[in-house]
Amino acid sequence: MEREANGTADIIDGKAVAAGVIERVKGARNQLEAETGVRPGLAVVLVGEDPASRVYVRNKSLKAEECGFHSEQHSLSVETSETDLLALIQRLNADPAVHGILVQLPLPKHIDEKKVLLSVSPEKDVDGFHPINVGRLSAGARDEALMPCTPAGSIILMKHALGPNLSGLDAVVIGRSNIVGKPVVQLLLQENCTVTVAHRWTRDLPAICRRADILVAAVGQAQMVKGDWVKPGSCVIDVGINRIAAPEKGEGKTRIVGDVDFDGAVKVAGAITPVPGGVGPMTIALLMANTVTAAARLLGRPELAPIIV
Ligand SMILES: Nc1nc2c(c(=O)[nH]1)N[C@@H](CN(C=O)c1ccc(C(=O)N[C@@H](CCC(=O)O)C(=O)O)cc1)CN2
Repeated sequence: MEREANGTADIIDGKAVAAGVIERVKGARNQLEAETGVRPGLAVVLVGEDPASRVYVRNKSLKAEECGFHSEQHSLSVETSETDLLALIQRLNADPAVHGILVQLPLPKHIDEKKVLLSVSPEKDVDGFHPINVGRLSAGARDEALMPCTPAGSIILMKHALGPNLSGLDAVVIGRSNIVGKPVVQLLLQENCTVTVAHRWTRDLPAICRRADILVAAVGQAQMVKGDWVKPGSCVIDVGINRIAAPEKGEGKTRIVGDVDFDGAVKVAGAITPVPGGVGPMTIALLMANTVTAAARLLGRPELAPIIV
């Protein structure tokens, strides 16, 4: 790592990088339609009324429309049975107008999440959560895998800050979830980083974090990573989205913060993602990229699919 700490990190603008990804997606979509006559199609499935999930799903559908995709939103009641949800997914798997299927998480407790994720056709699994895509990613089969959106978006932001070659850098990932931590580890390994995975049982976490040229916080605990855990000049990617009380905005008001104490870390890091406006916008942009990739592959034109990570 050659960067030096100079007292204020570069703030990585996730919205701007995501906008660049969307422009590339639109270009690929135009080419795909010109050559095959088919528009990519995305089906987003929401079960229940979780307010945050409703916002995410709406934003995904709006972005799909902006990209010129065929866009379907299936909003099901919280009482929907697992059988009915699986039947809908089977219909979407068989629908030639749908190239990408996404089931918004979390699902209500009475539905078996693993069973549902397993039922999505791996070729339409634009979340990259199906075990077949997890296996393809682990095996480095990038041409066949659909990569999970938040991890892929995080790697793009790192390269934006550090340049395209991450080889040899020490990366520490805090968190080992199937959705973020583990796939980020796989992607960092493919970038030739030396990767340490930290979790709730890890001893002396601050000391381990201080070794990191790239520090990824994906642990779901508001502002847990303090400024003195950060190696001077390093790149900090904050995947956390935590809602906390914000009495300064008025009684009962809340605001969103990441897993990193931004005000402390920004003084030490070389580059850092903010929350909001960092990794979050990349999640939706990469979903659009996966949809056009899935469509191109299903239409037998994989060369038109941009693998952008
Ligand atoms: N099927 C999936 N479910 C969930 C995923 C996922 O990738 N696939 N990830 C999260 C939620 N999520 C997308 O679904 C998501 C979260 C946050 C953002 C985002 O842009 N956040 C903004 C802040 C938003 C706010 O103010 O509330 C930001 O960070 O700037 C996009 C998508 C769980 N479920």
